[in-house]
Amino acid sequence: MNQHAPSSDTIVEVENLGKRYGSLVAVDDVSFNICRGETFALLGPNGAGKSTTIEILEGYRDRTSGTVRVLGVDPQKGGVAWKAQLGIVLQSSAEAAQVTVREQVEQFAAYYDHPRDVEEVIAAVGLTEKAKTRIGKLSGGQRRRVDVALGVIGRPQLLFLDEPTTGFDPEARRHFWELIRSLKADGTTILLTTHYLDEAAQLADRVAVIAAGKLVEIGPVDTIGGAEARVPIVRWRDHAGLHEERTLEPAALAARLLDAAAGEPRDLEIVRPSLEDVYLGLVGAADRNPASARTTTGEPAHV
Ligand SMILES: Nc1ncnc2c1ncn2[C@@H]1O[C@H](COP(=O)(O)OP(=O)(O)OP(=O)(O)O)[C@@H](O)[C@H]1O
Repeated sequence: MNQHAPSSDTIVEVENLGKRYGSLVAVDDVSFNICRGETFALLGPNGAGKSTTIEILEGYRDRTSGTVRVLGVDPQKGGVAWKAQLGIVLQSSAEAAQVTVREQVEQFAAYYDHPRDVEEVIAAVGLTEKAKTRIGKLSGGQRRRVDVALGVIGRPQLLFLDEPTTGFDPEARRHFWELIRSLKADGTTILLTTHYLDEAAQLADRVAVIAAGKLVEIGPVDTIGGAEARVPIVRWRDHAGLHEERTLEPAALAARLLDAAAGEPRDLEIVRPSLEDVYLGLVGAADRNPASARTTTGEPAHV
């Protein structure tokens, strides 16, 4: 496993984190660090424990065990000044439906000493045309963009994005990626959860995969899962049917197929396993391994 040792540039330190809801162990002995300026993605199936972990880091939820430091502070003891350095985009937020987009962003900007420019932030999330529209009249994807605007208006050092682009159309998702890249270029550290693996591949420096509350793997986007999981696949068709071969020399195999077919081989493709392929392999392996199954304590369920 690839893990950075804590240093002065470590913004988030999580050591042996555990969280139980009654008898359900939602987060089980999870450890990771996030460095200043990094974009870190927490990936995992529904119910894996991602939101619980994020909410503990944000100070919204108490942990059952382990040590957590966010910007050097235990989130259970973080005060207003600490919270003002965080930007938070929750999975769903209850915004005031009666106020306009601009009013809502202005209201949030007033909470901070050095907020970003309101019009610039509204433009960055693609809502300039809707700035005077009441939030209650926006579509689901547009409301999500308001959430993102509220998360970044305070110029946070650390930005939490919990499934930020759910409900976005493909074009809006690409605009959002640009926004995240510009925040990263400004030095913002970002903790992201997403079910869109292409989003994690586009944005993250490192990813951690959790399944059933346990950390399965952690590492840089382009090496997580190990070299074996990333060997290219060559597929082609001939008179005998569809063939598939994994090889480190896909071009050489394609050249041999070209020779043998005395022409263009049918349906030839060379596929490099994507982050999604690697992720599905890791989560599938965790499912098959009984040691990784979610623990229950046997105590009665109460929350
Ligand atoms: N307040 C709660 N009370 C009891 N159980 C909870 C509570 N919140 C979450 N859980 C349970 O804890 C586990 C982890 O949930 P969590 O929301 O952290 O998962 P997640 O990885 O964020 O999932 P998703 O991808 O669906 O958002 C789930 O089994 C969930 O049912």
